[in-house]
Amino acid sequence: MTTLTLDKLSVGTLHAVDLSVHGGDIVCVSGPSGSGKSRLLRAVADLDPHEGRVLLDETFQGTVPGHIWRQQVMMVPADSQWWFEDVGSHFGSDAREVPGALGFPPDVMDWAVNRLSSGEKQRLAVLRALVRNPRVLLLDEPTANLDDAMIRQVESWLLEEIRKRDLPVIWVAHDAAQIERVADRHYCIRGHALEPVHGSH
Ligand SMILES: Nc1ncnc2c1ncn2[C@@H]1O[C@H](COP(=O)(O)OP(=O)(O)OP(=O)(O)O)[C@@H](O)[C@H]1O
Repeated sequence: MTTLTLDKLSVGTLHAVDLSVHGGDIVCVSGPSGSGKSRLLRAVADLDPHEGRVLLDETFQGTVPGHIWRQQVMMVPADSQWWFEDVGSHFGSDAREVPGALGFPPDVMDWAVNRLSSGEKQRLAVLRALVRNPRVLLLDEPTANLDDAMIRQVESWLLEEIRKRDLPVIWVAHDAAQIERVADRHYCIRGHALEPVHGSH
């Protein structure tokens, strides 16, 4: 089982975050806009300068080249990036099967990226991250652009994948009801600290 460990991690105004996330565990992080949720994920993915240590089992982030680290510690940002013209080119040839829960017709891999709505992009970005078989998943508001029915559908699919793959997950979320549904533990950014939310563990 993989464990992600944050040891006195400081980034931006957030100070000395200690956190361990075991395989299959979902830690939700909430907090006011601008409090540093995305920056925290970016630091864990080695995309933002920070102090303190991040470990994947016994391996320190600092000992692994950034791009190799990010293949294992996969972040799905709120605003996903797409660089080829068609959807399918972003997926390997053996990973073109799209789960029904994501609500796409079978020809979605042939679609042009520039026709995708923000919600479609977001669902495909999560799928793209998972088919790369990461060891950790960092999700930045993965259902923010979806309607209620689709939120529930994507959530159940994600929960199943996370449990099946035994992935440690940090999931940035705003919606209290969603946090209640998906989180094993819930932390909130208050000022400079990441604090456990009472009753969540
Ligand atoms: N590279 C950077 N250098 C300096 N400040 C930054 C940098 N990146 C982000 N910030 C600032 O850090 C603060 C936290 O940004 P962040 O994107 O983490 O917020 P957030 O909690 O995810 O907010 P939201 O819920 O609005 O997405 C913001 O004030 C932002 O302007």
